[in-house]
Amino acid sequence: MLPNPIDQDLFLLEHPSDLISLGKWQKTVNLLSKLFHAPAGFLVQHTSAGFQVTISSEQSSNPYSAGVVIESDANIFCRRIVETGQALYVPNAMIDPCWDTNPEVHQDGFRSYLGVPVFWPNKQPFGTFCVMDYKETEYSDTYIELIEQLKDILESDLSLMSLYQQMQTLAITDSLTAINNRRGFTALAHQRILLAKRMNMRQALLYFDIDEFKVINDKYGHGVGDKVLIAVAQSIYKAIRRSDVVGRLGGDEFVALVVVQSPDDIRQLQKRILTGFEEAQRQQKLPDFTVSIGDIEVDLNLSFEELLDRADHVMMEKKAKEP
Ligand SMILES: Nc1nc2c(ncn2[C@@H]2O[C@H](COP(=O)(O)OP(=O)(O)OP(=O)(O)O)[C@@H](O)[C@H]2O)c(=O)[nH]1
Repeated sequence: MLPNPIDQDLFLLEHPSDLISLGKWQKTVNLLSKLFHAPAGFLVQHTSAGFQVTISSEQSSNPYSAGVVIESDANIFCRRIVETGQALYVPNAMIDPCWDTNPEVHQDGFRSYLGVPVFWPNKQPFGTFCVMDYKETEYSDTYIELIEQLKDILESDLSLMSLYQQMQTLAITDSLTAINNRRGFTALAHQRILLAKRMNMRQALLYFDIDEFKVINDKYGHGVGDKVLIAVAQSIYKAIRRSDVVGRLGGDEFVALVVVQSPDDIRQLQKRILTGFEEAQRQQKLPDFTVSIGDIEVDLNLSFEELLDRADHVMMEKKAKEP
């Protein structure tokens, strides 16, 4: 329901993270080419958009600078590593016809390549860490160990970045229903309200509370109660637009902040949500449950807390009127 914390299909260079020091990575790539006496060293990222040089060793002999993108189907050395997930050492590409169509060999004049795969913490390929030389090479096993060691520095940064993003997502996510928790909802709702103000858009705030939820728990058990909470969260989530926001405030209380054109939109949305509850109840064989919904149009002169209070109040009034 929530977006993947890190979109591994985006180029890091274009979507940098504060947790990664590209300066440190630059030093690592420079060190790699220095230790190998190589004219060019790289960290390359692969995504569906192709291979991008993330870091390029700072040498005049290096023809590729950071940011260059090569198409995914080009017969370059890095592609072999990404496809096999294995290190690749080519001491002399001129004697192997499989590199005849490799532009690095035939346009740039490189002969030797040594590269290792770099992985994201979930074992998906990030790309490669490699050195290239214009002359034939004879690297010993020690050199191959060395490049693996240096690569660990890069992978541990990728791990740190993923872990931090996961923690950030956990802090704003309700673990049972996987929608925003109170903190996440509050942060996103504040942003959306400011945006609506700028764009002159109308918004509605809907407050949901399951009726006599305690009875469901007592009668059918906590596990069934949890399933009802998940069904309610998912039904609301499915009924709203991706640009709207939904959250669980706690217990059996949910909220949604939605963009609307007219009061009729609010009625239509409530209808869709109620139909969603009925469908979920039937399909998942849940006990009968009803939900009281309070709705208000967002008054931009009120604070966020005042808006929540008002919507809660409308919900309570509806609950009191129910038979
Ligand atoms: N299964 C389950 N129950 C929860 C969870 N969080 C809170 N509850 C229960 O939700 C119930 C909420 O009870 P009340 O606030 O009295 O609300 P209610 O029974 O729905 O009564 P009304 O709102 O007046 O209709 C309590 O019994 C809590 O124990 C949860 O994560 N899972």
